[in-house]
Amino acid sequence: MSIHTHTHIYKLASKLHVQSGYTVIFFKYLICKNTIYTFIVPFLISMLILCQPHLLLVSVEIFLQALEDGLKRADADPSVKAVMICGENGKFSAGADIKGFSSPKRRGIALGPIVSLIERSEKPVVAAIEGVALGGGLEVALGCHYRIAHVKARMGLPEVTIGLLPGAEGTQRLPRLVGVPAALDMITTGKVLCLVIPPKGVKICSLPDVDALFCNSIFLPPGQPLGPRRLSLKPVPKLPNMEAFLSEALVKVKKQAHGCLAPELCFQAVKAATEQPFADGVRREQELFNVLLTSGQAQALQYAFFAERAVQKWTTPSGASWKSASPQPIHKAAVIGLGTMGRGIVTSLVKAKIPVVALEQDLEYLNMGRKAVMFLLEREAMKMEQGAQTLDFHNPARLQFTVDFDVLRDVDLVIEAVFENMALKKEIFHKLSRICKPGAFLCTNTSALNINEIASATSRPQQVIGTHFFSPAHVMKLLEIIYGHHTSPTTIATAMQLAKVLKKVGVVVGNCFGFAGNRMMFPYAQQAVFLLEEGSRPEAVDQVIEDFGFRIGPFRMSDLAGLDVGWRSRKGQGLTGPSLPPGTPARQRHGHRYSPLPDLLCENGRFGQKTGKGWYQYEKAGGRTAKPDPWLHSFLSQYRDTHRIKTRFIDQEEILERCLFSLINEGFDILAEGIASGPEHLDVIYINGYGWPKHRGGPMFYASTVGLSRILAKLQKYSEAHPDVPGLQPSAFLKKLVAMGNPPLKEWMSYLSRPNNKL
Ligand SMILES: CCCCCCCCCCCCC[C@H](O)CC(=O)SCCNC(=O)CCNC(=O)[C@H](O)C(C)(C)COP(=O)(O)OP(=O)(O)OC[C@H]1O[C@@H](n2cnc3c(N)ncnc32)[C@H](O)[C@@H]1OP(=O)(O)O
Ligand SMILES: NC(=O)c1ccc[n+]([C@@H]2O[C@H](COP(=O)([O-])OP(=O)(O)OC[C@H]3O[C@@H](n4cnc5c(N)ncnc54)[C@H](O)[C@@H]3O)[C@@H](O)[C@H]2O)c1
Repeated sequence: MSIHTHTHIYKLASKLHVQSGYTVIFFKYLICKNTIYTFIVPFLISMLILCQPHLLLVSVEIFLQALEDGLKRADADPSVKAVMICGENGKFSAGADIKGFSSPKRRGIALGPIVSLIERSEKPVVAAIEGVALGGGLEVALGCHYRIAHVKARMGLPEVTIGLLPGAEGTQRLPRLVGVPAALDMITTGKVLCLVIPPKGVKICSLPDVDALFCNSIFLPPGQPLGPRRLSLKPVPKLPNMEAFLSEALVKVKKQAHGCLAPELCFQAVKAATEQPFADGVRREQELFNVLLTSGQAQALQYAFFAERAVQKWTTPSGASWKSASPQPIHKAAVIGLGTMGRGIVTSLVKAKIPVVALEQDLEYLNMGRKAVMFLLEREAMKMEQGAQTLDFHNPARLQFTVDFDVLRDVDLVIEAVFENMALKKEIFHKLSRICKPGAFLCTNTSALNINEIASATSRPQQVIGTHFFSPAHVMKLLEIIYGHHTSPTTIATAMQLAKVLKKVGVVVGNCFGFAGNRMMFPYAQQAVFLLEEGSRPEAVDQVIEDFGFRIGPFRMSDLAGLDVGWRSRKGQGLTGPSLPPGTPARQRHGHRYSPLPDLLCENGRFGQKTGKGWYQYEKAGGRTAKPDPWLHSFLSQYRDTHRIKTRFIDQEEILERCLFSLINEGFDILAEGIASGPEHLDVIYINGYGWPKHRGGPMFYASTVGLSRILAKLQKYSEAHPDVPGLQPSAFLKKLVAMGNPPLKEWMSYLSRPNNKL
């Protein structure tokens, strides 16, 4: 007997590979990590093959119908003893096709009844899981009477991450299988369980092929009733303190949701399983599913899912793209400067198992840097121990500390993370260009400086690129990749590949002051400070932004990052400090409004958390709990008096609009200049690097949901009130899109006559 192509569930599926190394398990035990049984008792079965080889092109309706028909045929055919459902191409199923999920056409298509049909089958149905079983795919498996999984299978209900809940009865079956705590954890977080190393007790079958596994297995002992295998008939396992457990869990879920609806509704659905019979629980699941489907957050999160994948397919205005450029392998890297950023970057590289040379300017800095890196790596190693992975960072072949540039001769790639100072960066790049082997790539972690000017200090500008990490560099997912005038496609491809290896999201952008992310951040931060001048307080502004869903408001963020960082940069730009021409008006630079408030705080030694005082006060230097500071409030009053600024009450709407619409406005300029190749790029940058709430889809997606005409009208209103603030003057591109009748976001770029790259 041979196994042919079986039911295909979503396009990632195909023939289950016939190979040894299968683990026979009950899914229940897989999750609980308890005993796992293998059953090897001779018993012959014949199988019905649910054949649907080309489902890639088959609509959901046809697929569901095929599954239903197949099951009915199996039940009716006396020669069929059992049914097996498996996937194609080594994948069981990635669940429902998310594309166009929320469209009215797709509503009403139900997977739940099919799962029930599977469960009701009079013949045993086995899910053979290989690769991924996610979302609807896992729900199908939950409807089966038995589940077996390959040792490397990954399983989860990630619907929450796309703004939904498992809508095919999964919220009712999973708690019955694995208990409420494990089900809640999986369903409210969307975490995917991996079995990289089989848990204790797992026996790996060394059977020659999967046919034999089924033929010999005792899944299907003759005459054994299927009733006990039907999850819908099982009670949800009781907890001694269910009510207390659920209230505590709800508090946790809400705290982590930051305004995202899906986790809480997932919770409600699982709670229903603990309170109601199966059928009522399923009805509740459907109600909650529909609320989410039409909430707008689901669309935003699904947009973000595809945006993250779309940016991997990078292009530049000159025609270079991911299609034609191949990355070079990076066998060894170097990091120069082990300050805030360098130490995180080294940690990231070591975690990715890339050997690193870490270089500092002198032994004192080197020792400080080494300690900091070791501290981070020890912590990471502790976290990773659960996955039984080890970081071999005490091995000098893996991580070497030095002050000697000559050690960099054989590295394939260097990441410079020294002070934000052009002269210093040029000096370093000149040296690197002389010392490093000809093929080596030279990357800079500058947050804003001109990549072309840095590249000009080398004899290989085609291999120079910006790799802008975000703090803390071993944690934050974004890597902004900035190509210069001469950067080659191979260099871009190599930086993108590096992002992937480091498990980061790489986004390719053009070169301008602040690139895409920081450039959009400047007007936002500026508005936040102007609002203080006009009568608001840091805690009021932060509250509005955090209620919107940001993890942290602009003032708390500024205290965390250190006010001195921006102060140094403004001094460098001649906006404050000794190089400011005498007679410059306190609140004006180059004819535009300027607020010296952040500079004044720095002059008072208030650098934020590191000094225990900034926009807030902290329990001590290095403290983390921000408290409103009466000193700052009276300082603001004095400041307003000195500058004769009339104070007024500023409502939440104005705070939100001035901060966010100015940021979005800059985004439109960035698109018009060809610095980013699409709005998705800016959204991915903001979600992964700046804490923009994902359930709002990123700033440009958010703009499209607010409506471009509204954004334009509000910017016009605010710029009339503040004509000296360029960040509030509506972008010409925004105006054009409004004039063209508000086209959908995916069409925006087609309204730019031609890519206008500033490089
Ligand atoms: C048995 C299923 C029956 C389907 C019937 C549907 C009836 C509808 C009834 C609704 C009832 C609710 C059912 C259920 O509760 C709802 C769901 O199932 S929602 C979907 C849940 N699944 C996910 O969220 C999985 C998302 N995908 C991933 O996590 C990853 O893509 C992956 C599967 C782990 C693979 O990761 P990688 O190997 O890194 O590859 P990529 O991520 O780059 O993906 C490759 C390629 O595939 C596209 N893609 C992946 N998953 C989906 C998807 N679910 N829908 C649409 N497209 C998907 C991805 O965009 C990439 O595309 P490319 O960029 O190459 O164009
Ligand atoms: N701090 C952030 O949040 C952040 C975020 C993104 C990008 N950046 C950028 O990263 C770079 C580094 O910033 P940081 O915050 O880590 O700075 P930092 O001041 O914390 O560290 C800089 C390090 O560079 C070292 N250094 C200086 N000259 C050197 C030389 N000649 N050779 C070797 N090492 C030298 C210093 O000793 C110091 O340890 C800057 O360009 C900054 O703009 C910073």
